[in-house]
Amino acid sequence: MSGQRVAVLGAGSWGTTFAKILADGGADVAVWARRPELAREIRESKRNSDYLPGINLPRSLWASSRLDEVLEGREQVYVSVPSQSLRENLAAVRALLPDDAVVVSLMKGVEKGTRFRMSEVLEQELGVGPERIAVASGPNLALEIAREQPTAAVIASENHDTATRVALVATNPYFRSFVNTDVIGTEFGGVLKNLIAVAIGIVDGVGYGENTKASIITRGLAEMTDFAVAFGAQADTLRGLAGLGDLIATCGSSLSRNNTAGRLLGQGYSFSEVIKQMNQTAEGLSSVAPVLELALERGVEMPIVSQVAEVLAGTLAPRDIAPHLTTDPMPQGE
Ligand SMILES: NC(=O)c1ccc[n+]([C@@H]2O[C@H](COP(=O)([O-])OP(=O)(O)OC[C@H]3O[C@@H](n4cnc5c(N)ncnc54)[C@H](O)[C@@H]3O)[C@@H](O)[C@H]2O)c1
Ligand SMILES: O=P(O)(O)OC[C@H](O)CO
Repeated sequence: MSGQRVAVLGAGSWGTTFAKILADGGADVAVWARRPELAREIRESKRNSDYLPGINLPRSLWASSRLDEVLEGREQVYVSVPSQSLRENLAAVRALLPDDAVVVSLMKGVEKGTRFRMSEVLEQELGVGPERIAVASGPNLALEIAREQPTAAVIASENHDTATRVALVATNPYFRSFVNTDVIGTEFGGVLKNLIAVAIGIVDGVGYGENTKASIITRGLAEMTDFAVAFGAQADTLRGLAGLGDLIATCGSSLSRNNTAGRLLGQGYSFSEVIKQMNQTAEGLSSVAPVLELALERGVEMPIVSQVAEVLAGTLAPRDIAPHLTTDPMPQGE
C-alpha cells in the first residue's frame, strides 16, 4: 500500500531499519531522532552510521528531532525507543498525535515497576483504545533486514482490520508481515525470547556446546509458552514467528545484543561491566525482574529465567547454569 504517511519515533538500529522497510514498501516516512545531529545525518546523508554502519537509507526518508514536524498528518506511528524510556517519551506525543492515527509498538520489553507491556503503556499514555494499537514482532535482527535479507514478521492487534492495515504498509519485496489478534502472545514472545537469548549467551561464554544450547532453547520455549498462556496468550502464537521464530534468530546470532550481553556474563564480566560495554539496548537485562514478578503473581515456574536473574545478581556462577530446570529429583514430564 504505497503513499501512506507514516512516522517512526526512535532512530536506533530498529527504528531506522523499520523506517527503511516502510519506505521500501512505498510509504512516505518521517523519522524522529532524539539528537538533532542524528536527524541531520539521516535527512541529509541518508545514513545512520552509529547504528547501521554501511547501510544506505532510502532517498525518500526524512528525519527531524522535532516531534511536531514528524507527527503532523501521519496515519500510522511506529514507536521504537528503549522500553524503559517509553512512558517519558510519550508525554510529548499525546497532544501531537493525529486523530485516528494507528500506533504500532516495535519494542520488546516490559516496564520495570509497573510490569506493563509496551502496548499497555501506549494505551495509557496516549489515551488510545486497543483498536488503534498494534505490535510488531518476529525474528527481526535489524542489520540483516537493513541488508535486505528476506524476513518475515507478525503484526498483532486486537482489531484484525488494524493489523491488516499495518501489515499492508509494513511489507516490501524483502519483508513480509503476517497478522494475528493475539497481542499478549506476540508481545510476550518478543520479551521472553530476549531472556532465553541471555541464557544462551551465558552458556556460550562459558564454552558449553550445542546440547546445552538446544536444551535451553527447547525448555525455554516451554517456559515462554507457560508464562504467556497464563496471561491469556494463545499457545500457537509462541510456536510462530513471534515465539519460536524469534528464539531461533536471537539465540543463534552474534548480532543479538541480548545474546552478546549473556556471552560477556558467561565470560566472567559482572552485570555492571556488561552494562558499560553495551552501547546498544539489551532489553532482556531490564525485563528479567518484571517478568519474574509477573510469573510469581500467576504461579508460573521459570527456572531458566530465574537462573539468568541469579547470574545477573552474581549469586550463581555462569558455569552452574543448567537446563535441567528443576530441583525436584523425580523425573518430570516434558
Ligand atoms: N535492533 C534490533 O534488531 C531490534 C529488532 C526488533 C526489535 N527491537 C526492539 O526495538 C526497541 C529499540 O531498540 P533498538 O535496537 O532500536 O535500540 P538501539 O540501542 O539501537 O537504539 C535506541 C535508540 O533510542 C535512543 N534513546 C536512548 N534512550 C532514549 C530515551 N530516554 N529517549 C528517547 N530515545 C532514547 C538512542 O539514542 C537510540 O537512538 C527495543 O525494544 C528492541 O528490543 C530491536
Ligand atoms: O539484538 P536483540 O537481542 O535485541 O534482538 C533483536 C531482535 O529482537 C531479534 O528479533
